[in-house]
Amino acid sequence: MSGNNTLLKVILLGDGGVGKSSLMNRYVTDRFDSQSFHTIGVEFLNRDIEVDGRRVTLQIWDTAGQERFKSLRTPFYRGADCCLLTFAVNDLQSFQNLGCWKKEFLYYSDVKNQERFPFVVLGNKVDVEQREVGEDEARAWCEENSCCPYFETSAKDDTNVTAAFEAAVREVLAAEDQIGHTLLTSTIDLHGNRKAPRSSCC
Ligand SMILES: Nc1nc2c(ncn2[C@@H]2O[C@H](COP(=O)(O)OP(=O)(O)OP(=O)(O)O)[C@@H](O)[C@H]2O)c(=O)[nH]1
Repeated sequence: MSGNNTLLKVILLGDGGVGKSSLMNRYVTDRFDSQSFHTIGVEFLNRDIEVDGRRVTLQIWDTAGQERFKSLRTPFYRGADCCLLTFAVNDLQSFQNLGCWKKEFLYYSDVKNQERFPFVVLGNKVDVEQREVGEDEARAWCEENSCCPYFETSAKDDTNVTAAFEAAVREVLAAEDQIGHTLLTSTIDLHGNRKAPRSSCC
């Protein structure tokens, strides 16, 4: 697939070690590395997909979750079309930090319509036996914080990984259909033309 694909930028945020790099690598390369190293700054990978008849190049940005890399990751929030807030179901602290990640994203991004911006929440590592966060608790947080849909994923077992990224695409396309590019996204085509002007809100 190439040519007239719509380019969508999605960004993975969440505490260090929750599995952001592993989710991206599982989705794009179908591999899992049990010895994955911490990300320094940001990395991105592209994958061309077709969702509901729309051809999309999904550009997935994986950020460093460790606090010491904050200044390296935040410049890359601008232009994101969707934010995937990620925690690990065996790490309560990573779940409790979701609100901070949402705030950090909205502060450093150039999102115009903060009420309607699409967030997807991923509770990763559902393959582990010892959970610290229940599914109902996670779903309740998502409802209260307007961050839906919620997916329980495992990068290790490839559970719900494709479903989660495709849901992110659907959320962006649905939001754009409802309120239009100019109010929400930075969507550009692959010939390099930005379809909507953006301005900073921070
Ligand atoms: N059991 C299990 N382990 C996982 C899963 N996803 C990632 N891991 C492991 O968790 C550790 C951290 O994974 P990463 O993908 O590097 O985490 P990250 O969120 O990118 O971390 P930072 O780069 O520090 O922000 C690695 O040892 C992975 O192998 C999963 O779904 N299940």
